[in-house]
Amino acid sequence: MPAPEAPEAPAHDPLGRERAHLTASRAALRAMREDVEALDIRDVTANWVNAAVLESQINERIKALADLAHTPLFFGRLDYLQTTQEGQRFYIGRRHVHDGEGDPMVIDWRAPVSQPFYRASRKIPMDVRLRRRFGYTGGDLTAYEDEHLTDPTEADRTSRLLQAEIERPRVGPMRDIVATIQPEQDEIVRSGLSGTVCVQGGPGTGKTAVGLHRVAYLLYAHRERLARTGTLVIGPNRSFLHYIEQVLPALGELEVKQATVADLVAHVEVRGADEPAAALVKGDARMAEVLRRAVRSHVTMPTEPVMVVRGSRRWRIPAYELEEIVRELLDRDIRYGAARDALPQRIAHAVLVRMEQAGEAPDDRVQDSVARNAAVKAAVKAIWPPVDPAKLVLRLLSDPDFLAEHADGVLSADEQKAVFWTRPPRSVRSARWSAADAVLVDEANDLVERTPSLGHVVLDEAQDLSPMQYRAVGRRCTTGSATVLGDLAQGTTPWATADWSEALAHLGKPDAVVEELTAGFRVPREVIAYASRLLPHVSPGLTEVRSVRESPGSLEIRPSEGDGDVVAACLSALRHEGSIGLIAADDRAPALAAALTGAGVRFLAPGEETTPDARLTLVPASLAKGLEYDYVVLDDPAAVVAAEPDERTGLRRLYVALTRAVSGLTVLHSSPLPWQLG
Ligand SMILES: Nc1ncnc2c1ncn2[C@@H]1O[C@H](COP(=O)(O)OP(=O)(O)OP(=O)(O)O)[C@@H](O)[C@H]1O
Repeated sequence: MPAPEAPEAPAHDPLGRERAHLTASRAALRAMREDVEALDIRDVTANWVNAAVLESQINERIKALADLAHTPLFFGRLDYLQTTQEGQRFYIGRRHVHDGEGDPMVIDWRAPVSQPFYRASRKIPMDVRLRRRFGYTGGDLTAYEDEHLTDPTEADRTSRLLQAEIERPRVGPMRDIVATIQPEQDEIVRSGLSGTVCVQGGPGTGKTAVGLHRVAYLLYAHRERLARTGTLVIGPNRSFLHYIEQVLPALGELEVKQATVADLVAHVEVRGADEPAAALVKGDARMAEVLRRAVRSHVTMPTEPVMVVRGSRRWRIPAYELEEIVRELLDRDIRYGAARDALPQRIAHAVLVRMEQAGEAPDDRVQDSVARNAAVKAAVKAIWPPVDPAKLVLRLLSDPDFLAEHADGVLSADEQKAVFWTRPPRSVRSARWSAADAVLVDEANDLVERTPSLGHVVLDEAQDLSPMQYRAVGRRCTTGSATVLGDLAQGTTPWATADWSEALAHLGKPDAVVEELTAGFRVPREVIAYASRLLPHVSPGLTEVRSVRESPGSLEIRPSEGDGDVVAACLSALRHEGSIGLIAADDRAPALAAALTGAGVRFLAPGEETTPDARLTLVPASLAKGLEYDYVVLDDPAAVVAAEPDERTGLRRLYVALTRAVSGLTVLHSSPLPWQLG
C-alpha cells in the first residue's frame, strides 16, 4: 500500500503522476536514441578509420540506449532536504536519461546523488527526506513505498517491495539486483578502483551479484581508464559464466570479458587429469621457484670472447666482460625474454665504448648495426637461448635429473616423484596436459615474457584456486585491482583455500581488505539451518548465513526406493512455478537422465537456459556451484559425499548442493544420510 504522499505532490493519484514521469522518461530516452541514430558522421571525418571507430561507438551507444521492456527505467526516487547542484528530486534507474533541455529525468544508480538510495537510514539520513521504491508488474509501474527518513514519528518497517524481490521465484539467467542492493553490499560495490577487496560470504549472500555490480560501478566511475586497460570476470566454468552473462549487459555494460582460469592459461590443450597428490604439488606456489630456476638455467656464462669485425677493424669483448653484462642482467631480475632482447645492445655498447676509446665517433645506428652483427647474434644464442615455456614444463615433468636439479631444496623427493610423468610424452602436442600443467606453462610463459595486466579483475568462487592459479590471475591485474569472491566452506579442490590472507598474498594483493557478508538472499531459513549442520565439519569458525527471506520455504527429507521416486519428486516440484534443479552425484547423473527420459520428462543440462517451458535441469553435483534453482531435488547425499576423494571435500560438495534452493528443497536418500546431517 502506498504510504502517505509527499506534501508537494497533488493529493489525488500520486501513482498516476509517477506513471506520467515514467512515460515522459521513456519518450526522452527514445529521443536520446533517435538523436544518436540521426548523427551523420560524414561531415565529422573524412578519414575512413576514424569513421569506422566512430560508427562502432555510435552503434554501442544506440544499443546502450535501448529501452528494455522488462527492466523498469527507474526503480526509486530520492527527495533531498536541501537543493543540490542538480536539483532536489531524483529518479534512480539503470541509466541516465535527460530531457530535451538536458535536465535529468532519471539518474544513473551509480552517480554520487544516487548513493543515499542504498545507504541512507533514519540514523544517518544523508540529507534525504523521502526515499521511494517503485514496484512493477511486467513493465508497468504498479506500486510504491515511502520512507520519510527525517520523520521521527514514522516507524521502521521492512520494505515489502524488497521482500517481494527477494522471494520472487527464479527462472532463467541471473538478474541484476540494482533496485535492492543492501547497505553492506553497496559499500563493497562502491569501494575504490585502487584497492583490492576480498569478500567472504556463505551461500546466497550475494557475492556474485556484488562483484558484477562493482564492475558496473567501476566502469561508470573510471570509464576511460578501464576502457583502455580492460576488465575481466573470472568464473569457475562455462555454465556458470552463461548463467551470469546477462547481468552486466542489463546494466548497460557490454564490454566486460568473461573467462574461466582455464581459458586464461590455454597455452596447451588440456586432455589429462592429475592424481590428487600430483595436483597438490603442481598447484603449490613453490613450483614458481622451480620454474624460475629452470628458466634461468638456460643462461650459460660465456667462456669465449666476442669478436666483431667492422671494415678493417676488429673489436674484441673478453669473456669476463661479457660475464659481467650477463650477471648484471640476471641480477636485475627482468623477464628472461626482455633480458635476451637487451643483451645484444649491451654487447654492442661495450664495442662502442672501445670504438670511442680508439678515437671513433660512432652513433646509435652503429650500435644497432653492431647489435645485429653475426658474431653478437651467435654469442647471444649461446649465452641466452630462446626458451619455449611448454617445452620447458614438458622437460621438467619428464626428465627426472632436470627436475631434481631445479627442485633441489624446494620439493622433496616424494613430491618430485608425484609430479613426474611415468610415461613421458614425446612432444608438446602429444602430451596429455592437465589443468595444473597449463598453469605451470602460464607461469613459465610469464617468466619469459610479461603477461599484460588488466585494469580490474573479478574472481568468483576464488576458494577453489590453487596458489599457482592465484598467481596466474594475479599477473593479469598487477597494475590493476581485483574483487575476490568466495566461501571457504565451499572449497572442493585438493588445494582449496584455507585462509584468505594467504590466498591474497599469492594473488599479489596482500593488502586487500577482507569483508564478510552474512545475510542470505537465496536459501530459506529452514534449509540453510539444515545445511549449516555441516559447517562445523567443513569450515569450523565460519559464520552461519542468516536468511533474510521471510517465507520459511519447504524442506522435506525422505528415503527413496529408487529412481522412480526421484522422477516423481521432480514432477511434483514442477507443479510450483520457477526453475527446478535435480542435483545428483556426477556418477548418478546418467541413470537419472535415463529415468527422466523414460518417464517422458524433458530436462536441460547446466548452462542451458531455463525458460517457462523447460524448467528442469539435471545438475551433476560438481557443476552446481554458484547456480541456483527455485526448487531443488537432491538425490542421495551420501553418494554426493562418496564421489569425492576425501570426506571433508565430500561434505563441502554436499553443503554446496544443499544451498542452491530458493523456495524449497527435497532430499531423497536411498542410503543412510551422512551422520553429520543428523
Ligand atoms: N540485495 C539483494 N536484493 C535482492 N536479491 C539479492 C540481493 N543480493 C543477492 N540477491 C540474490 O540472492 C541470490 C544469491 O546471490 P549470489 O548468487 O550473488 O550469491 P553468492 O554469495 O554468490 O552465492 P554462492 O556462494 O552460492 O555462489 C541471487 O538470486 C541474487 O540475485
